[in-house]
Amino acid sequence: MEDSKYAKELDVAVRVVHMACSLSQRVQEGLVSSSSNDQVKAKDDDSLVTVADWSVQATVSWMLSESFCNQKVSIVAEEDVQTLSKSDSVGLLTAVVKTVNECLAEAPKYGLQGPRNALGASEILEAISRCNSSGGRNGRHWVLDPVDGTLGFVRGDQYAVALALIEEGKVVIGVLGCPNYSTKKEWLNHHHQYYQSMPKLSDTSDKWEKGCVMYAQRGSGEAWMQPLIHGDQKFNWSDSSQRVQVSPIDDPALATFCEPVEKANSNHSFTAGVAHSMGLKKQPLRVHSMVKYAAIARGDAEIFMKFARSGYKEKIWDHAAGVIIVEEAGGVVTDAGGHPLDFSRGLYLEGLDRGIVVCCGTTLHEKLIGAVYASWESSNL
Ligand SMILES: Nc1ncnc2c1ncn2[C@@H]1O[C@H](COP(=O)(O)OS(=O)(=O)O)[C@@H](OP(=O)(O)O)[C@H]1O
Ligand SMILES: [Mg+2]
Ligand SMILES: [Mg+2]
Ligand SMILES: [Mg+2]
Repeated sequence: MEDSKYAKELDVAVRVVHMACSLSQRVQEGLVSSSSNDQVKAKDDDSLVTVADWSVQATVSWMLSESFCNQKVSIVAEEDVQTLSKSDSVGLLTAVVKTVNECLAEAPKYGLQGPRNALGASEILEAISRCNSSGGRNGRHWVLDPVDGTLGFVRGDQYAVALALIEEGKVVIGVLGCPNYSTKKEWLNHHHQYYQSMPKLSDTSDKWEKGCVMYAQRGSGEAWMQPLIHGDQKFNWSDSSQRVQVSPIDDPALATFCEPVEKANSNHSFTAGVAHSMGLKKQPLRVHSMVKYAAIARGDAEIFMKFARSGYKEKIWDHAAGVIIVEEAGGVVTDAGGHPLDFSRGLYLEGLDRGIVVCCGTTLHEKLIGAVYASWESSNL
């Protein structure tokens, strides 16, 4: 990895996301193979949270604090300890403590140093609740979505671990772990339930590449992908980074667009109208999580649209890592008015005009913005 202003930050972020991917893969395997759902809870807003969400948040928080202990580490992240601290959550907390310690014990494999002794429940709760920064335009803030696409995660489907660094309101580093998105393109098409039909990692000794970690630094003009490591393999920078770039396609008839799986998260009928109006011919690829950004950055799809219901405020952790990776891979990310997303205003993408549009290039982007403009008046959004 080349020397740069953020060399250490990127180094730690990539290693820690690899660790988090390994942790979440283990939890997902357990979830999918067991019939009980005692590792999954509903939050007050009815969205799901699992042992993996808290465990990844605790692990990343602890590792960042240890690695940058000379600085005050500010972390904005999705989860808090509210549900985990309830009296009926003792079993959950026990599972989180075990999962985090198993993961931290593997830190040396990733070239990082774990704790000398296993962490106790109170240290783990502290690591989770420390991620309570509200970001903003001044200084440095890490931004973490420990499990993005929790619904995909519990369904045994696609999800992502997303870590970004914001400095003075701009995203400067993005790292996206996609444990079920192979470095080989064809796996994206096997979404929904494909996970169960795959061989277990332990069944295969060859380098079967099931997932990837992608990363980019602001202004480098480069985005990179690495396979996850398995078994006794050790993380090694020089082993395996592969450069990724967006698709060269600029003809709407040949373009694939992706969008959230759930209608509740994005208006499928509006995007179908936009797609028709700009001449997209293919069926939408519905994929959970920021894997959609990964697909654009890798050239596996050309367009991603998300139009949430009016009043919903997009959170920075759902986009920061994906946006920088797509941009450095050559793509364009804006709101529906063509403006860049603003990561400087706290937890939310304040001022977002209607929805988010991501394209592999400016030709498709201009057509898409035009189609949104034309379709908006006739929609009920
Ligand atoms: N009502 C509503 N509208 C829009 N967006 C919402 C909404 N509720 C939640 N979220 C956020 O969507 C994140 C999941 O996005 P996905 O693209 O994975 O959605 S989907 O599961 O494919 O439908 C999801 O991220 P995670 O909570 O990390 O899974 C949420 O932050
Ligand atoms: Mg999310
Ligand atoms: Mg999440
Ligand atoms: Mg969530």
